[in-house]
Amino acid sequence: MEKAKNKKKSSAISLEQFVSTMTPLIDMEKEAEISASMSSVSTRNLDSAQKRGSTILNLKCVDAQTGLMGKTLLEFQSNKGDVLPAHKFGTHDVVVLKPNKADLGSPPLGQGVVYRLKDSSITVAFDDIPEDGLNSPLRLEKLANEVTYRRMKDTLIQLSKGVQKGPAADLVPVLFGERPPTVSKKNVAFTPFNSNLDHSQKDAISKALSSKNVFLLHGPPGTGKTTTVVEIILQEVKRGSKILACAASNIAVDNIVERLVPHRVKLVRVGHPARLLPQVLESALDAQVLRGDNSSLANDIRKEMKTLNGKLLKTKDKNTKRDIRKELKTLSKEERKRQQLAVTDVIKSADVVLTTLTGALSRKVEGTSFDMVIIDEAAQALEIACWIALLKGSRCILAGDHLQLPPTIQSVEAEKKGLGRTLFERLADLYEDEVMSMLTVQYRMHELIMNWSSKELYNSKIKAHPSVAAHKLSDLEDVKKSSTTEPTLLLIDIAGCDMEEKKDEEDSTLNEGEAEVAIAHAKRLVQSGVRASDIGIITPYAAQVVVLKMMRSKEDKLKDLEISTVDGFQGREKEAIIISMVRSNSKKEVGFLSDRRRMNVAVTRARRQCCLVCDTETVSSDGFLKRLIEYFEEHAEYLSASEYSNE
Ligand SMILES: Nc1ncnc2c1ncn2[C@@H]1O[C@H](COP(=O)(O)OP(=O)(O)OP(=O)(O)O)[C@@H](O)[C@H]1O
Repeated sequence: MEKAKNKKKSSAISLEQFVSTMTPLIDMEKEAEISASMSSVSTRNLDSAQKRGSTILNLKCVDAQTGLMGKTLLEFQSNKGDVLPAHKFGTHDVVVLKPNKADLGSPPLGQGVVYRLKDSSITVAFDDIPEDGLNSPLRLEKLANEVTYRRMKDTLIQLSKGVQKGPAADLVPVLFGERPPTVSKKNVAFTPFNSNLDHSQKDAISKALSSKNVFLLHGPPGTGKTTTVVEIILQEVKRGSKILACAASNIAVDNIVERLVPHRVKLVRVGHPARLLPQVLESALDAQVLRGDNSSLANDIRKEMKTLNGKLLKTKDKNTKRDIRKELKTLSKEERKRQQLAVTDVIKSADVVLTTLTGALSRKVEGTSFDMVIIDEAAQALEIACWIALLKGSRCILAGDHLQLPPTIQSVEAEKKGLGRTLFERLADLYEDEVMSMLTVQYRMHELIMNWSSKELYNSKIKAHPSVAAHKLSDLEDVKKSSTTEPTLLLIDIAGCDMEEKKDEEDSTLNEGEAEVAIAHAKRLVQSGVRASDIGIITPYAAQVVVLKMMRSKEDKLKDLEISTVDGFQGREKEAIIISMVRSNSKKEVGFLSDRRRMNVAVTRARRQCCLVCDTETVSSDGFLKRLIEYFEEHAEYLSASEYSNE
């Protein structure tokens, strides 16, 4: 008991401490992002910017489409070859379009949001189509996302000023350990909308419904965290609550939208249409605004203004001109008012407003308060980002798993100083089981894949649901039983096979020999009938992703095989996962492989087969990884990489 109290003390942080620690860290992180983007003064020339991935040179515009709620989608391909050069652009990034040879600081032809990314093309959504210059060679530059930082800074300022009067006035002291969390006396009974919920999900939902300020839903891999979040939202709506549902990423928000839509909840998704999944566009704020009465009134006003503008150009009489200008001014005011009303109408009438955490500070939701704020993937969000949403509600539910990877931090120093410590983790330490419930039935992995993770990270509390506990690759349609498809766990050892790691120009580690083995195993799986799209190769190192992708491009049958960093694959799953661990050196250095959260994410992406490719001698130098290898040695099919040579 005493120990628990001490622990509480050490993990408690006051609001003042939080604000003063985080303010400089946010600046550091912003600087780090800016220096990785084109806005950096250190970017002296375009070629070096392309090498660093912050610009893509020599593009041609191959397609233009309109549609996405008034946006124009332009698709670009490289003038130089089939595949775009290596770059660091991601979907949803803000980019500017310029003539290929324009000076570094020159004005752009347009600014937009990356809508779609393929190996061979990039599609960007622009508000206005650039009028000229699309027929000449072009380049795209990635911008630092300054809005996010501004919003986080604004939130820190708001916190520092005190929030005694805001909707979160009673929540803030609980989240900073000044007041204990409370629950309503009775155990809340509910009739589930989803009749398949398991006992741990029902138990968690009941606790969430009875929490008066904060509840943590701890969802280990594949345990139906989002399923549970959706049920909580439905139950809360039934009780008359107005809810703000958020996540750090757009995809996680859309995931919830998709699952709520069939229940006919009154909901609205706030966000730039280019950042939303096509299947949720109907729920988008922009789409609902366009359908509203105020919006058609605004449209009529715009038409009237157009006619007046025409008259203004024709008329020569000064007095008439003055009268028209006056009328235009009034109409313009009215048009803006109608537009705003159209937005307010939609937000007001919605029971659930869904947006990313930073989107919660958009002007569109300004002034709206909520009975409950739900944050999914909360263990992958910066604490400050969570506060953007939290300040709008009086109760909160955070869903996540602090034993998987935390948010990515660019600034090494800010990370060291605690920017990456999440609110979820902090509250889990502060209040432990008092406010937290863990889901314990998982619906993804074969038991053997799950057991290692359950024992190492979740006190052996996770059970595999019978529907997945013994499933194998060969149970899938068209998959043959073979020595490649039968094992659930495989360990391919590259020790002693002359496959030493190397560094690339950016100092990221790669291992070509190991990549060949991983690709060879993927080929064997495909030969046994496993669809390439059901296989994923994941690796901790970005340079290894590039090597693997190059090898994939030579194998037509592997076109649909997914290759990603482990960090980039969090939240996803595949029937078969091949993990390329890369490290192989005489010093036995393992770098950030030793972060148990990273290996936890890696292994638990696999549904029916997990194949570990590694140098067992190197990686066993770390205690945690040694236990992983021992687990595989005991339960996996063991093969030497030499058996894959020349394939
Ligand atoms: N009670 C249940 N009965 C049957 N299937 C379930 C149940 N709960 C969840 N599932 C299934 O398990 C899978 C994972 O669920 P969900 O997407 O909610 O998980 P998650 O925990 O959010 O995932 P992640 O591991 O990515 O965080 C889904 O296919 C879902 O349909």
